[in-house]
Amino acid sequence: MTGAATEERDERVTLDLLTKKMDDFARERNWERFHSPRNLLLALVGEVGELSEIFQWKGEVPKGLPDWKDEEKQHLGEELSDVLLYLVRLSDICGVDLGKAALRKVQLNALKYPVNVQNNSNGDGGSEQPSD
Ligand SMILES: Nc1ccn([C@H]2C[C@H](O)[C@@H](COP(=O)(O)OP(=O)(O)OP(=O)(O)O)O2)c(=O)n1
Repeated sequence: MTGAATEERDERVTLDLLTKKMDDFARERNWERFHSPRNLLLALVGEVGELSEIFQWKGEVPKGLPDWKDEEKQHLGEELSDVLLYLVRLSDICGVDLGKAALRKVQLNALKYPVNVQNNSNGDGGSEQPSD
């Protein structure tokens, strides 16, 4: 393993780190002009499509994906990462602090769906969630 690879493994992954990596990636290639809000949104949606293709036609799959091959899980990790990276980049380019916004949204969600009232329903007035 190279020194750089060892450093990467030991680095704590944060949204700030990913934001910086994406900024470096674009700047080093002079691709900043392509990373406009609209382009990034379309790229993000495209990657969500690629992520969906992995699950397409499989029917429901058990949590943890116990029957999936290592290559399939690795591919899943790549597509999940593409979605995350474009989301992080889109937020940065739009001047939104995604970490702060997400924490605030979690708090808003908790206020909207109080624990006792919503215990057994999916929160949209629909039917009960199936138990695991
Ligand atoms: N203009 C670009 C092009 C790529 N990327 C980065 C962000 C994504 O993580 C990844 C996307 O690369 P590809 O468009 O090559 O998509 P895939 O990796 O999914 O390849 P493919 O579509 O061939 O499966 O590269 C980027 O930041 N800006």
